[in-house]
Amino acid sequence: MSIERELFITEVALRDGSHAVAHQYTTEQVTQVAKALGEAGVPYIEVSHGDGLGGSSLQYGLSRTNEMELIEAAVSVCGSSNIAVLVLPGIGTIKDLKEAAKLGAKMARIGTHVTEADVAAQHIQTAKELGLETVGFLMMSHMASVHKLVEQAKLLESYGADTVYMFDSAGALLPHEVKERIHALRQSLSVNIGFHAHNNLSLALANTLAAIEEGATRIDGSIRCLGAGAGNTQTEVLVAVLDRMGISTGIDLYKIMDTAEEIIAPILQAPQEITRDSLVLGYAGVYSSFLLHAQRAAKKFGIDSRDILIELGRQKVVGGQEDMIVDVAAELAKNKAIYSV
Ligand SMILES: C[C@H](O)CC(=O)C(=O)O
Ligand SMILES: [Mn+2]
Repeated sequence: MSIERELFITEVALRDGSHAVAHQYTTEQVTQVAKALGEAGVPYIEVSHGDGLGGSSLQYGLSRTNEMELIEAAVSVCGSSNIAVLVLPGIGTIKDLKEAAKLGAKMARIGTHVTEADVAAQHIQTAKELGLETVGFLMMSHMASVHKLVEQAKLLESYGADTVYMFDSAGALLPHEVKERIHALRQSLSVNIGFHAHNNLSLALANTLAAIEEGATRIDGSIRCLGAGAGNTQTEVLVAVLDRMGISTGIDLYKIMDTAEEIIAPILQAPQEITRDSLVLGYAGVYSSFLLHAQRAAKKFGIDSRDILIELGRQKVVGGQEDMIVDVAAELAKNKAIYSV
């Protein structure tokens, strides 16, 4: 029986949430979550290292469990849901993509920094050849003008992406900025438009509704806000709000609420709150996945993690430059030592 959906939600807790649990998911956890999400009727469930396939490394954080094992486990229990994988060209390879497809992944989500769409061409084309539904996405979208964003999105469309997403990776955009950007994308592209928010400024839901109002029909959510920084648009809340708005997602509200409460809450190392550090991510426009790296560096060098994040924002450091976090912390600690003499 096919389910009526006007809007398609991709649940990202098993990928974006990997950042929040320092990539420590076990096969048992992924199996339990993917099964429950499948039973709730979530159409797409993303499973990968937080930084995508191939992300397990000293630079990005070592995974506890091989992600292919997690993907295989999720595929085996997700029922009629589709497993999606995330790939950042330069980290994830074509070989990784092929392996995930072989294990039963049905969607590839291929992303680049907002000004670098051209590096996604080969990955998008391969995903299409593998018969995968293909999403192209642009990260850190607050860092580019509307004109630049549209130019880059058109490239993703020209490579064959079925859907183009705008990612507010830092949770830095305000609702009117989301509106303007999604409106421009809708005017300029023929493919589906998607939006991925972070809740660092407590605006994920407001921004998501602004995006939907302007024509986005693909939305990312993380159940119980289990995503990087303060998490993403909270899936179960989004489902409830859309239901009140008369927009069908095909997701069972009670089942998704139960999954959040009974399965996800016990996995969380701490409740997903807007802490002073996650607030600074949004305020300073810093990549949400830098949070734990910056907190570790702050501890190591005996400085305030907010100072590191503010400096990273000032220097416009982007995904892939995680090594800069320690450099910035060391420099701040050195200056602190000099000025305190
Ligand atoms: C690899 C990143 O964590 C992708 C993402 O979720 C974002 O940019 O936000
Ligand atoms: Mn994210």
